[in-house]
Amino acid sequence: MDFSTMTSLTKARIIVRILNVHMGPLKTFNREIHNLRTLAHSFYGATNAEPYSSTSVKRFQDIPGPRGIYSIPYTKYGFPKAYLVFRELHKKYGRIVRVKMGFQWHVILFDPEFIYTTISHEGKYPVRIVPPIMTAYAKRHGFGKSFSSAQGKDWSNLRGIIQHKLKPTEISKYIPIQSACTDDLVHWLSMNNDEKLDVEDTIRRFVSDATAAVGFNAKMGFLKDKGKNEENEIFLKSTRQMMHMIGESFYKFPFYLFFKTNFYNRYEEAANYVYRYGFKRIKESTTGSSENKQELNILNSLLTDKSMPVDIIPYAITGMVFSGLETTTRPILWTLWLLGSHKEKQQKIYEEITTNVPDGELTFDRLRHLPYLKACIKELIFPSLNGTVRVIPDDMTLDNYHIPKGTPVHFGLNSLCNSEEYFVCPEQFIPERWLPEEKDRNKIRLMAMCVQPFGFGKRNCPGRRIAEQLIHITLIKILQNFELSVPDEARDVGLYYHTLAFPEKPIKINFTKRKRDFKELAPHLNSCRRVKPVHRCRTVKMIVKILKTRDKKKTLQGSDS
Ligand code: HEM
Repeated sequence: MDFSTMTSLTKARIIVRILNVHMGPLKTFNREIHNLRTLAHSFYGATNAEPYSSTSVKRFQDIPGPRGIYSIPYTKYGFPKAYLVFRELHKKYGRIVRVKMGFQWHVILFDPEFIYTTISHEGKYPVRIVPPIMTAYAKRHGFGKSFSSAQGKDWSNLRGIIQHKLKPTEISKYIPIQSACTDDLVHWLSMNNDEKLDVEDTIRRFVSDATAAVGFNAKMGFLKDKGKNEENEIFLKSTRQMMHMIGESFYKFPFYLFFKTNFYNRYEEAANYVYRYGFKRIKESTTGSSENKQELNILNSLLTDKSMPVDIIPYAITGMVFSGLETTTRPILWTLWLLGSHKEKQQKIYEEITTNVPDGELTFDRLRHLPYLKACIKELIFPSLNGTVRVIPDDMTLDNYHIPKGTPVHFGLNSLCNSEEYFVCPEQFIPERWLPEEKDRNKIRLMAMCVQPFGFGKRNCPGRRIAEQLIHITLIKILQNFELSVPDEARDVGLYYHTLAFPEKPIKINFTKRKRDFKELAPHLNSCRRVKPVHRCRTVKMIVKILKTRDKKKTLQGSDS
C-alpha cells in the first residue's frame, strides 16, 4: 500500500479509522468526508495537486519540502513553538518550501522578493485563510457577514467602510481620547509600581480601555476597576482564550465542523461571552444620554453616516475591539521591555521625545516626526505574528516553480526576521538599522518586507494607524514620566506563539518616576524655555504698568472733578 499515490479521500478514511473516531455507518461517513472536502475547499480554494506539464517551469511537486501524508512535524515542538518548525524548514529546504497541511499542499516563502511577487498577484479580492474555528463559529451563529470571515465582494464592501473610518485624518481626531486613557495608565503605574505589578495584565487592561473608548466610548474601567467587575474579568479571560484557540485551530483536524467537540465548545463559550458583552455595552452607549450620542467614536460615526447596515454594526465594533486588544498589547509590552533592557536606546528616545514634544502636547504632526521611536518599534526582534497567508487567485511561477491557483501561500516572517541574510545580528536590538540615515535603501526595503507586522497589500491591517497612534502616545507618555529598567534576572523571558508572540515568563519592568530635568536633556529646548518666561514677564510687567498709569490718571481726574 503506497500512501503517496492515494487520493486525499482514501487517506482521510484511513486516518479517521486509525484514530478510531465514531462517525456512524460508512455511508454517512463517506458523505461527511465529502462534505469535509467541499468545506475545506471553500476555505482553502481548489485542490492543488494536479501535475503541471511544462518543460521550462519546474513542477509544483518538485518544490523542496518534507514528504508523507502529514509532512509537517508539528508535534516536535508542540503548537506554541510551531514557529521553530518554520525556521527549521527554512534552514533545511531554502527559500520556498512545500508542506502538506490537512487536505492540501501549502507553500511557505522565506524570501522577501517572492513575498512581493505573491502580493502583487493577490487579485481584486485577496483571500486570506480564515481560521477554521472562526468560520465554524460564524456558520453556526449565522454571522455570514462578519468582517473577519468575509471574502470576495462582501469583504470589499465592509473593508471600504472600515478603511474610511480608520484613515489618518479620521483617526487623528482620537488623539485626545487615547491621550486621556494613557494619562490614566501613567497614574496607575505611579500608584502601583511595586514588585506585585503585573505589567502584561496592566497594559492589556489599558489597551482594552483605550480601544473601547475609540470604538464606542464606553467607560469600561478595565484598569480602574481591576478585579472588581466580574463581567470585565470574564471578558478579558474570554478574549485571551479565543486568541489562543484561533491559532491552535490551524493545527487541529477540524472535526468541529461536523459536530461540537470539546475544543469547539470552549471556543464557543468564550466567543459567545465576548459578543454578548460587546453588544450589551454598545446598547448601553446607544441608549444612554443624548450627550453619549454626540460623542466622538466609531460607533456614532457609523450610526450617523449610515454607511454600514445597522445589524452588522455591533459585530463590526465588537470585532474591532477584539482585533485591536491583544494585537496592540504585544508591541507595547515588548517595546517597553526592550527599552528597559537597553538603557542607552531608552535615553535616545527620551531625548527625541523631549525635543519634539517639549510641552507634552500631542498632535498628529508631532507624532509623525519621531524617527527613533518608530525605528525602535520596527526593531521588535520578532514580528508579533508568526506570519500571514494568501490563497493565490491564479496560477503563478515562483523561483521557476509552478504554483497552481488556489494554493495557500504563507509568508514565513518570523524566520525571515531571524535571518542573517537580511539582518546583521538579527537577535540584537539595533533600532539604528531602520533610520533614514542608513544609505542602502534597497536593504531597508528588503528588511521592511521581512518584518511587516501589519500584513501586506489590500488585505493588510486596517487598524494599523489607530494602533500605531496608541503605541506612540503610550510610549511617549510612559517615557516622559518614568525611567524603565528590567531586573537582571528578568532579562530572559522566552517566547511562544499563540497566534501572537507571548513571553514564557512574566515580564518584569521597574517604572521609576523621572525628575524631568529639561536642562540636561535638551539644551536647545532649555533655551526656548528660558526665552518664553522672560517675554511673558515683560508683557505682564507692561500690562501692569499700563493699568497702573490708567488708574493713576483716573484718580487724578476724580480728585480734579
Ligand atoms: C499593533 C496592532 C495590530 C497588529 C500587529 C495587527 C496585525 C494584523 C495583521 C498581520 C493582519 C493580517 C494582514 C494580512 O493578512 O496581510 C490584520 C488584519 C486585520 N486587523 Fe489588525 N493588527 C493590529 C491592530 C488592529 C486594530 C486596532 C484593529 C481594529 C481597529 C485591527 C483590525 C484588523 C482587521 C479587521 C483585520 C482583517 C482585515 C481584512 O481581512 O481585510 N487590527 N491585523
